[in-house]
Amino acid sequence: MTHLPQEHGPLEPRVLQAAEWDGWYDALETAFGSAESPERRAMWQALTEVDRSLAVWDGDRPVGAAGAFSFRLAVPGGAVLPAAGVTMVGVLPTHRRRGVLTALMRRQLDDVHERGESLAVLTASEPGIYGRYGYGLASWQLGVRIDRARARVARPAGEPVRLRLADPAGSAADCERLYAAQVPLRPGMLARRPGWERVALFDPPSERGGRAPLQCVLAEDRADATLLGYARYSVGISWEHGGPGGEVRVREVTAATPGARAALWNYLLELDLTDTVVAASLPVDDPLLHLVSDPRRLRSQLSDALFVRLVEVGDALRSRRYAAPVDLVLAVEDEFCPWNTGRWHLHAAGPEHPAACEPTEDAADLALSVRELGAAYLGGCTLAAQAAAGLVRELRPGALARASAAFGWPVAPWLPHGF
Ligand SMILES: CC(=O)SCCNC(=O)CCNC(=O)[C@H](O)C(C)(C)COP(=O)(O)OP(=O)(O)OC[C@H]1O[C@@H](n2cnc3c(N)ncnc32)[C@H](O)[C@@H]1OP(=O)(O)O
Repeated sequence: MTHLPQEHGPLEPRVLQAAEWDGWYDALETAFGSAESPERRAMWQALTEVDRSLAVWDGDRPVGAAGAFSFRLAVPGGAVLPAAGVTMVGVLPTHRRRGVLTALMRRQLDDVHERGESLAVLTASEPGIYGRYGYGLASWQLGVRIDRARARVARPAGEPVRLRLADPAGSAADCERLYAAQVPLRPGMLARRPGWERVALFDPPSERGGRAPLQCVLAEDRADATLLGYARYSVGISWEHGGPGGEVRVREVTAATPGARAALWNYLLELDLTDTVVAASLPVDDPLLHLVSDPRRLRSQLSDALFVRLVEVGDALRSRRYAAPVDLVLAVEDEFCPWNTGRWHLHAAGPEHPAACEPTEDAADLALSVRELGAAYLGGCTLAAQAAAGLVRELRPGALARASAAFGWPVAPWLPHGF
């Protein structure tokens, strides 16, 4: 067991009690140097899975925190797997660099393993923190800040859809059904747990900063009114410089057809009195890159998104599909979860077929740590690129190219919302 210095006592994370939530969350706010609105705090309290929330105590004071959500995550091939969504991690500034986080991660990954979840995922406040615990950076995202005057999206030919403004809450059930149908199609997407639609709709007046309320525009089939897509966004207009200067903030664009997608982006880029359209997170292969007249005017910025940790390597590798036939032995090193260390024989006949993955004593073709495997798992970060960075070693000529092609996927992974 790790220990705090003498005056602090032993470092034993324990599961939170519901009545302790306020003090626990206060500690998190102090750790993050932030103070949330009462509405946001209430939302996170309602969504907290108390039985998966851990705290380290110094006397009666929580000094370290870590939580998890019971998510389901889409992986290459369309399976949507149980995954622990690691969240609400923080240690009070007075108690840092003494191993509190490491003790929390130890307990949490043991709990995740015991529950039988083969994956844990997170987004990092600082990407340097989690590699030591076996998390690899598996997906990226594009933020865009579109100069509306210079970038256009044409209306879809034949006008296959009709746009209709709808009450965001009133239309939520239909929109969530459409979202759910999209989840298996893109690795990295999270099935929305019951209650999580409130994150998508969260819009308290206290957090609007003078902007108009959240809007929802539906794209419906012109013939039979089937819902084909929707966009949630808000507008803020400023008259400060002698004329209108508005910003459209896009929260979500979900579309089941190319026509719906084009119609929604055309709408968002044509809103009067605005000059900038901002979207904080799009997939790196978002069709918008091809729809827009001048992609340079997207002023896109790449940033890290989802980190993936394979908690049970064999189960995780069996549970996804592979883009090309693969028959390889991987020598995996996992210091933090040693049950994964060893050689694994991965075998799959291509994307149409389930994979097999079992421990083996055969000679290895590739050597890598669980972190690189996590980075490659969703198909968005190639093993070849990681080998070029010196992180993956090819032990049999040709194995790297074959493995890299098999672990890739035609659709880039993307995390649709934070947690
Ligand atoms: C999923 C999420 O919720 S992400 C949010 C993470 N939380 C925050 O960023 C809030 C502000 N920061 C904090 O609360 C703390 O500094 C934490 C949680 C990041 C680290 O907690 P600590 O208890 O200080 O970490 P701990 O002492 O266990 O350190 C373990 C290792 O991580 C390293 N480390 C700790 N913080 C960082 C960091 N921000 N960047 C890089 N390395 C770090 C330590 O140096 C140590 O390295 P070592 O094993 O080589 O000695």
